Amino acid sequence: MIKTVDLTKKYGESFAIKAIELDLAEGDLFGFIGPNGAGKTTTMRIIATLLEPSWGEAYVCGNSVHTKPKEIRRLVGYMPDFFGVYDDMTVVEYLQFFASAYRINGEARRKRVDEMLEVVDLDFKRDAFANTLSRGQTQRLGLARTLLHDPQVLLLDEPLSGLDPRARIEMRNLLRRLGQMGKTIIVSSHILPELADICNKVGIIDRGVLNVNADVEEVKRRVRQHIVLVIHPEQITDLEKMESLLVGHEKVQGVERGDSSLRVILKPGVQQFSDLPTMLIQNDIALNQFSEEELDLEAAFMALTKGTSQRM
Ligand SMILES: Nc1ncnc2c1ncn2[C@@H]1O[C@H](COP(=O)(O)OP(=O)(O)OP(=O)(O)O)[C@@H](O)[C@H]1O
Repeated sequence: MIKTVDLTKKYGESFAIKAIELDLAEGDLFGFIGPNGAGKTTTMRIIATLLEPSWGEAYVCGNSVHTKPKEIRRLVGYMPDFFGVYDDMTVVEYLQFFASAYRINGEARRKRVDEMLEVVDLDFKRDAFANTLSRGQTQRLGLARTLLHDPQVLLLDEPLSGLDPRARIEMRNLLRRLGQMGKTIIVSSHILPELADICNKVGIIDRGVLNVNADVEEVKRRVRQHIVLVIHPEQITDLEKMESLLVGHEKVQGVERGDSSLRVILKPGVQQFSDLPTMLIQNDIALNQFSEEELDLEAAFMALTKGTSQRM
């Protein structure tokens, strides 16, 4: 559905994106994660044929951005991170206006606009002026506009940014539904955890380079294989004794020593570990803290995919 090969954009001497390789199939929901200026918008604008690459290729359904831009525009719906709505138009008029631009007219237009209002759950605001909508509602209106010509591919630039928690949940559910409808979606964000549980693939881009390009389930499965414990003894002098008790234990794969604690990586599949604190206490070690390390999804993605030639 979407494929990029060595996709690169340079401004003067600096690279906005460098050799980006994506390969997304029908129904893929790809979370495109990176900080400000990382290159997400540049990549999406090139795929949407709104910007030319310096070199490299991007294909949508086999059509190259170089030779088949018109075909691609028919297949792609692009929602920029910020878009204006017209002050003097109601929600319905706004969508009708853009439907006309796609040459959807008459009864078909009325039907299509109603369907889209239904999909993004904005029917109750159909006669409100577009500029009176909340940020979340405005984003949903933008999405409805993007969906009007029934594109197979959606490129959504930061659709969750600026939303309050409830609007965020609604937008995430909407993205999930669109994925289930078989659309291929690229959705960008600064924050990995907010996308990781709705996407099936994740890419992490930084300074134009795609450092991670991974299958979410695969990463989560591999992360979940190892429980990591953090153990703080009351006496720092006990660290060495603790370490020697834990190294070589049948449930322990490895032990890392910190200044005042141990990080204990359990063997794959080990889920029960209540015997470990018991064993330490029986060996006269008083514990301040014994807890399971919180999963830092971002770090996990980075760690697990490092050195795996980008792909998992
Ligand atoms: N027209 C331009 N001229 C020069 N540099 C540009 C231009 N457009 C983008 N850049 C640079 O390219 C890099 C990538 O920008 P891009 O907008 O793709 O990042 P982004 O990941 O979408 O960030 P954000 O989340 O802030 O939108 C940035 O360093 C940016 O300054």
